[in-house]
Amino acid sequence: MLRLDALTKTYKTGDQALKAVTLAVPSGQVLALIGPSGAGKSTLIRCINRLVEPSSGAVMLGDVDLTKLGAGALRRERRRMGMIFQEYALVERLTVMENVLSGRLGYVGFWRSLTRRFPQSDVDEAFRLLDRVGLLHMADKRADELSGGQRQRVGICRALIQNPALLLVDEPTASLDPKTSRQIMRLICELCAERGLAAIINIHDVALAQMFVARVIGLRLGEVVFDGPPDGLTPDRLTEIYGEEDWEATIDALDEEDEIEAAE
Ligand SMILES: Nc1ncnc2c1ncn2[C@@H]1O[C@H](COP(=O)(O)OP(=O)(O)OP(=O)(O)O)[C@@H](O)[C@H]1O
Repeated sequence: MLRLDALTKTYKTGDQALKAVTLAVPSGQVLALIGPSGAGKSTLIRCINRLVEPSSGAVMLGDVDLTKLGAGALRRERRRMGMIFQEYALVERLTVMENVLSGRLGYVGFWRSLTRRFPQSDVDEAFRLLDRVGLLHMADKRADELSGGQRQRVGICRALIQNPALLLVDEPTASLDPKTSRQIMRLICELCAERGLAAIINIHDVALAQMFVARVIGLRLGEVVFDGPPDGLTPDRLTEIYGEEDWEATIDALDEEDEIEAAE
């Protein structure tokens, strides 16, 4: 459903963040994007929906090359891609419900969005989603009254109410404690499975990625250096992606995480 062909991004500063990345993501597949700081993970996610303009290459969403679209057509195609951010990107003074409904702004007309009058079907769907993520009782709370984990659940609902085919997820757990991080990753992966949604999750925590996804892409200096199942991430492969480090500790941590998982 998504195919990147020789996707390249060179910033004005001369930094080559992506070097001809070629990648296919089938419908419904959830993959984790790992790699050291500066590897190009955020750039890759943002080039897909053109929050960052690719320098060359193609981004095929189905049959449409997103890199070729003008502003109007791009806006329409972006509805098919929900984005979940590290810092949640909620409007603090709005309620949980209003934040979720803001995910529909790409669909409702300009005047309607200005007065925030959403169709009843959107409101019903927002309630359903909030119920699914365990936040129904918080619908009228202001976003700034929520914990980090609750905010991210609102961010997830806002992305899903767009009814996307693909989720682009940028460091969803970076600001969360380990237990909440696991809960959020589990929730994202469960929702993708329930809805047949594909997702690319940029995540710096290798153990967390390994726990929840079937495919991991390792980026290093803008190139894909690993593409395979999580159990293929041996210490040697991790060294290839991240450089020298004692990976046994991370792999042991994964075993411990499994035990915590079982206990939770
Ligand atoms: N706006 C920008 N202007 C210039 N260079 C940039 C810009 N954004 C990123 N870069 C450079 O592009 C490269 C890739 O950065 P990117 O943020 O995509 O990496 P990352 O893997 O997401 O890193 P992190 O895990 O630290 O967020 C880095 O060398 C970075 O310095």
